[in-house]
Amino acid sequence: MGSVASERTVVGWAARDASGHLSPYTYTLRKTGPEDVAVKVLYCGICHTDIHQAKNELGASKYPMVPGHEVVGEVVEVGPEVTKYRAGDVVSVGVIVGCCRECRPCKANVEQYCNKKIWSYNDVYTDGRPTQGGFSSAMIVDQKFVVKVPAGLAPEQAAPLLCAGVTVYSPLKHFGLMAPGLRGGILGLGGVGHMGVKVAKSMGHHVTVISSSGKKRTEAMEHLGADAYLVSSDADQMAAAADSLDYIIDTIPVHHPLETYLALLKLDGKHILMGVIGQPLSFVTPMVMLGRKSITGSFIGSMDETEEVLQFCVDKGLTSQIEVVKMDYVNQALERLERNDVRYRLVVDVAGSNIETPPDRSTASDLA
Ligand SMILES: NC(=O)C1=CN([C@@H]2O[C@H](COP(=O)(O)OP(=O)(O)OC[C@H]3O[C@@H](n4cnc5c(N)ncnc54)[C@H](OP(=O)(O)O)[C@@H]3O)[C@@H](O)[C@H]2O)C=CC1
Ligand SMILES: O=C/C=C/c1ccc(O)c(O)c1
Ligand SMILES: [Zn+2]
Ligand SMILES: [Zn+2]
Repeated sequence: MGSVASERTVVGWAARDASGHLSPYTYTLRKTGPEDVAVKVLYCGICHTDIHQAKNELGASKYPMVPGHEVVGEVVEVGPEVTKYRAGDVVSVGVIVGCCRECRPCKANVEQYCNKKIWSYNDVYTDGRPTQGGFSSAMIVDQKFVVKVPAGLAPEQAAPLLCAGVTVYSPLKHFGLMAPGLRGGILGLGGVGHMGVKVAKSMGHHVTVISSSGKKRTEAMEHLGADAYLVSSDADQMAAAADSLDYIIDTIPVHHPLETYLALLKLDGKHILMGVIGQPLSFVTPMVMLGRKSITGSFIGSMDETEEVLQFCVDKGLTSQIEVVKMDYVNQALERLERNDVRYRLVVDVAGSNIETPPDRSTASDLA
């Protein structure tokens, strides 16, 4: 790593096209600005959004693209106006790295809803450079978008909280769904869903997992602590659970009918959409009118909520269920995530993967 005065050459793993295949990519980072924090990446979680983006499923992907937005790293340098961080601190970075600071969402400290927010990758920074994410040896990030990892939280454990964790914490807080005794449904037991079970259980909720198969039943009930488990294709199970839930956190990443699930909600129940789905979802209006139900959505969480969820996990002794892999496994990892073969979050050990060391070309299979 260089000094404040110099640009840094780093290595990331980038997608080059909509195949989504990642391979080593060398690029430069901006100089550490007055309010910037230079972070050596230690770990980065793999979110389903990384697949949506790398494979251009949202239709706006730019290449080369270094994905990764559940980033935990070590501060190696700070700009002269940075007061909250210093070299050696373990910090984290999530989905956004910039906002306008002037609009209503920014003034209300919900900067994730700023129309001028800057995504941590597949976006353009204020200096005109492409932003690149956490599957990289280092990132330079404005201090506003850096959160300290509290003592008591292992860095690899913190990674899934930067997206999956705060994504479930934020709507539960915003919609007044933190009270003990509530009955919640977690639809889709993946990275976001398993954090949903854990966070909701820590709030004292009765939690029902609604899954596409029975394969995760034992783990959900015995290890994650869910209270009930429904297989969504089992009409009898679903009918028996009608009118029983205060909310559903819907994490399914593909098109799906809503009516099956709306029937599970009680009066005033909320169906909270999380999945990024490019096709219109449909439902008939009586499904929401008869029961005054709401269909809503939520996008990650604010910087304040990110700080809160990290501390919440320390206070509650809450851990994520992760599988740590090296960077040369990232393509297999993405394939496994796509075919629903992950229990429940893959985290790349970036610092332990020596990605700045050129691999032996005679044996490396991932050099495109
Ligand atoms: N709104 C936001 O701010 C955020 C949105 N996201 C989005 O949320 C979604 C989930 O992300 P993540 O948890 O990382 O993804 P995962 O792939 O880890 O989990 C998704 C889960 O949905 C279920 N599922 C997958 N495919 C299907 C299918 N074809 N039909 C029905 N169910 C399916 C599976 O659960 P099961 O086996 O139980 O059926 C799977 O484990 C993605 O679209 C992602 O982009 C992610 C983070 C933040
Ligand atoms: O994983 C985090 C990002 C989620 C996301 C939500 C909505 C949207 O349009 C995206 O492009 C990403
Ligand atoms: Zn994510
Ligand atoms: Zn703004």
